[in-house]
Amino acid sequence: MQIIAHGGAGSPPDEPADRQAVLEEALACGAETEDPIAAVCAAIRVLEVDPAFNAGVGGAVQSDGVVRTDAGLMTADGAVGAAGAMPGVCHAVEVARAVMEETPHVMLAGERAVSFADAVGVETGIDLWADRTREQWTDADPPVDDPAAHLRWVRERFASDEEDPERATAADRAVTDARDHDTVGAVARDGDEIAAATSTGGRWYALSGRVGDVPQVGAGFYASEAGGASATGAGEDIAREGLARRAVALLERGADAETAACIAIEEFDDAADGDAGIIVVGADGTVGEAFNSPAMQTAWARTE
Ligand SMILES: NC(=O)C[C@H](N)C(=O)O
Repeated sequence: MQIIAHGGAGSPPDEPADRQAVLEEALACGAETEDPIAAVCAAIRVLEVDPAFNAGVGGAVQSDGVVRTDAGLMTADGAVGAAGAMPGVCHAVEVARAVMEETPHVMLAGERAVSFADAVGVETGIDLWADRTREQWTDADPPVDDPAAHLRWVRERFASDEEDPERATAADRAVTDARDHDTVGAVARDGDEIAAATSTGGRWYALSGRVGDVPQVGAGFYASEAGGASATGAGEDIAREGLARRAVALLERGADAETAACIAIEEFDDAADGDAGIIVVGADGTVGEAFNSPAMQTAWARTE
């Protein structure tokens, strides 16, 4: 089996060695399992409990001060499940898996997704706040509890430097840079079986209830008989560009995984303002990664 995992596209992390060790541990857990679905879920579960990553515990906080998780999972035979906007759910990837395996649907969201998680035995009611999220939230000067105030606050934080040149200070840039980091994903292949999954707390400072690319099929994750891909970065841009589908379409046209990842990110970079990264595994056994952000940590393993 081959398995690759990422810890999000963004600026270089403060503790790269620690994060890399967790990614390697996640891979080791994935590699011990019996098939690609179990492998990507096992790897992602390790990352979801580690507060250094923006998934599960340590997820990004939305404008109402709530961490909501999203995830998606797809396999080579077209089976797919996703879940979004779930407060108190650490293992979002397991909810996505249950949607895929237990329901006739592709995606569940919000409080009913949380009830579903509970019904299928995924733990709910978890405190997803980590120390670092608490500090960052306090510094963010949260809005008062009024929809118009939330919208104003979010617009200010998502304004580009061109839209609002006054905001282009180092501190504001730090706020902007903190928005898109640390989502996690994994892709695994064993013979003809392929699975791709992504899990996140979303983007920092997003409007409460926002759902990004991660649980959208073809945006944050995709798989077909040709291979699988997991994306990370500016979710609105990734969704618009269908980034994961784009990479797998390149595999379908005969590209190896590295070429597919590089071309997909090149095309994304031409079309969008945001940063993104992608990991790709081809049915031919090739593995690739590419990103247009300053950094993206990955780990890769092959077992016989
Ligand atoms: N860090 C990330 O990759 C964020 C994720 N793509 C989202 O927009 O929800």
